Amino acid sequence: MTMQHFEVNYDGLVGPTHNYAGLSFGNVASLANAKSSSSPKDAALQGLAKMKALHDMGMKQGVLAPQERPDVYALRRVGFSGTDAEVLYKAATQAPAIFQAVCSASSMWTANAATVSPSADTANGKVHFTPANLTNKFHRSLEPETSGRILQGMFANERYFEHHTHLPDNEHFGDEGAANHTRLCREYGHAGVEVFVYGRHAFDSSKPAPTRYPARQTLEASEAIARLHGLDEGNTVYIQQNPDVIDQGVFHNDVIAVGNQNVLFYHEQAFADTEAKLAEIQQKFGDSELHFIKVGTDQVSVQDAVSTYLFNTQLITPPDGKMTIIAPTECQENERVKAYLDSLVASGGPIQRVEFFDVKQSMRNGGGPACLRLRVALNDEELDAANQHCLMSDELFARLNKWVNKHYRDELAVDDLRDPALLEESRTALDELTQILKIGSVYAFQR
Ligand SMILES: NCCC[C@H](NC(=O)CCC(=O)O)C(=O)O
Repeated sequence: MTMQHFEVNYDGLVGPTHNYAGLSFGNVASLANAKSSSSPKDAALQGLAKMKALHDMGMKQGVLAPQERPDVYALRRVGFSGTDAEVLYKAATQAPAIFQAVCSASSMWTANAATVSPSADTANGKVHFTPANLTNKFHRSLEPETSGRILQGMFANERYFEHHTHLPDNEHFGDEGAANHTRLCREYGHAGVEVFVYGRHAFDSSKPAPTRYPARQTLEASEAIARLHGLDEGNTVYIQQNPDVIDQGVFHNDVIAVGNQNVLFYHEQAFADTEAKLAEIQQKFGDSELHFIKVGTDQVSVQDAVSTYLFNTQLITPPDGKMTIIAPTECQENERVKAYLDSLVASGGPIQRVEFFDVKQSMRNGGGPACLRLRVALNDEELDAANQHCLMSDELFARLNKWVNKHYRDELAVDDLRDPALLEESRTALDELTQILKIGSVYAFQR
């Protein structure tokens, strides 16, 4: 039998403390929606609906568990003590900003959970995972250890999967995972070109860098990931993100470019040194057909790209072979972006279909469809070796909907986060979830 290959999209399940705290300087939506009340239940159900729709399109779809929040362990590390309820109360009253950070449900954006290299690209022929350290934002820097444990619970077979520790916890090695990484290939099972996009050089201050907003990913971090994963230089390309677009709110490359198979869909202002870098990609890709779909500023402005997340779309290839864009409804509501997408589909190019999804609860924090998923390309043996309980099915969909409806609140205001009952509710929910997904005791409260 010939080997089959798939791209599995693992979407983050939104956690029970989903809220808007304005934590991400440089992420326009996060700041704009600070302090609004949120609906954890709607957010989780919107996410599940997208997962189910992709599953129904014939895609392999997975679920990635959220993290335990509020993170009382982080609060204890910075000196708050007593019972859990006392820790929450003291932190919320004495250090409200720190308190809000440890409540964020930001692990829902699993594009930032890790960087993954498929076995066809790596020296030892295993699938490699490195959790992102997310050092640029305190609330996100709390994620990597648990992300690593969850990934190990999902990909537990050492014959096929290799897990690395996240990079050193320092801005010099700031790493945001797959949001700054895309892979171009002919077929998912063929060796591909892994493209790493970085925001700045950590050890060379003479190089250009943004001046207004932070560059979260460094070149040195990207190079470290490529070394850990055993990637070949001949199949790896590093591109600097255009510092000007970071300063306009493009805090991750996946806000301005997305790739799938032999298509790179990008905004003309996305990269520095674009022509030379695209030529390098083409040269490393080899002779077969590669499509660079460039969107000009006259077609869609950077501002429209940031507000609609035209590029934070999922570009997927369902079994019918028609490459499809999974876009947020914000793209449909913006006349210029909608017109662009209509013309793109009509152009007869490789992208043949657009589907719109309502992920507004996530969009208000600056996370679109692409942020919500971690792509893992697997062959059928590897897929069989992965945890089957984390794969979407009609049964799992029904079960998770029931689980959300049972445990999640309809509405959450920032002031509700200090309620000790919320911590208990979250732990009860997550404990049940680890049994549904059979990922083991990944949470600190279970250990
Ligand atoms: N890939 C999308 C990530 C979005 C995420 N937003 C946040 O964390 C906002 C949370 C808040 O403001 O409450 C971030 O910026 O890393």
